[in-house]
Amino acid sequence: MDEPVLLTGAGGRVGQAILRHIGDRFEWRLLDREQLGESKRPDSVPDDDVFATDITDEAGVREAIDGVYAVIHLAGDPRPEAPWDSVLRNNIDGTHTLFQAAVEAGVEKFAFASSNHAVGAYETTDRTPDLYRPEDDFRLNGTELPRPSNLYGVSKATGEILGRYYHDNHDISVVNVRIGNLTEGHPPIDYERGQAMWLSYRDCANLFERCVLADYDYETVYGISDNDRRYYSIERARSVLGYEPTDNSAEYEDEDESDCANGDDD
Ligand SMILES: NC(=O)C1=CN([C@@H]2O[C@H](COP(=O)(O)OP(=O)(O)OC[C@H]3O[C@@H](n4cnc5c(N)ncnc54)[C@H](O)[C@@H]3O)[C@@H](O)[C@H]2O)C=CC1
Ligand SMILES: O=C1O[C@H](COP(=O)(O)O)[C@@H](O)[C@H](O)[C@H]1O
Repeated sequence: MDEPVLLTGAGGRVGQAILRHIGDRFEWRLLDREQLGESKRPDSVPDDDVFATDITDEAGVREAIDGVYAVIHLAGDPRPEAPWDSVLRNNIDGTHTLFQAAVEAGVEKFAFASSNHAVGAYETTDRTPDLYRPEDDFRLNGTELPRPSNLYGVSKATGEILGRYYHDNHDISVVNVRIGNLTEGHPPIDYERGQAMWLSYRDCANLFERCVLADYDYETVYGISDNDRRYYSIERARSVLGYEPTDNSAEYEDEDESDCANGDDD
């Protein structure tokens, strides 16, 4: 695979986790509406491959995506409490613009950053907090229908459905990664839900690397580390994508906050 990979939202948390760990694996095109300073991009990426572009700018997106093999689409409003006007513009319209430009440019693979909030309403009061504990065997596996917990989750479920449409009608390979809780260095502290859906930086990078390299049609997988606490299955990510997580939030449970600060996942 010699053609570049387009990473949208490259300057954000997920984008930086990817670039920090697999910045040397691909030839990148980096897109973000904010300017990407030198510290936020691998040395190997020249200025010409960095695009300060809004994903709702059709012409700008077309320029960035020309000749690209795969897209990792992260750009958007990540706030669970984001208002409708923002998710409509940044997450739904922006994702539509990316998909449309991708099929017009002949892109082969599209990894979409979906979210736990697309299925947050499965966490009913009768299931929680047991759901977040290692002994509980309830699992979501990606075949269930979305049950969004907020309008942000609605926008992520909509992005997944846009992918279904573009896969079925234009034959582009699409994987929705329902990302859990990306936290650097250690799992969230005093937050069982976050520990159950922790995704370490290096596991995040491995998962999205596999999204570029693996062969698939239309898939929905969960993006969490190999946590003992979990209510998301990662079997599909392992079997279809070849995801090999390294981290487990349980390994940090006896550590105090200062030990966590020394965690080696960075
Ligand atoms: N961080 C997490 O734990 C999770 C993140 N996600 C998803 O992953 C993606 C990335 O999230 P984070 O890196 O945490 O967010 P972030 O806010 O750190 O990064 C998002 C990046 O996208 C850019 N961006 C936003 N709107 C844009 C637009 N209209 N055009 C161009 N660039 C735009 C921002 O400038 C920013 O650099 C989001 O789609 C989010 O919904 C999903 C689940 C969990
Ligand atoms: O989709 C997202 O989910 C994570 C985890 O959700 P939370 O409600 O447990 O914090 C969130 O941190 C992130 O900002 C968001 O994009």
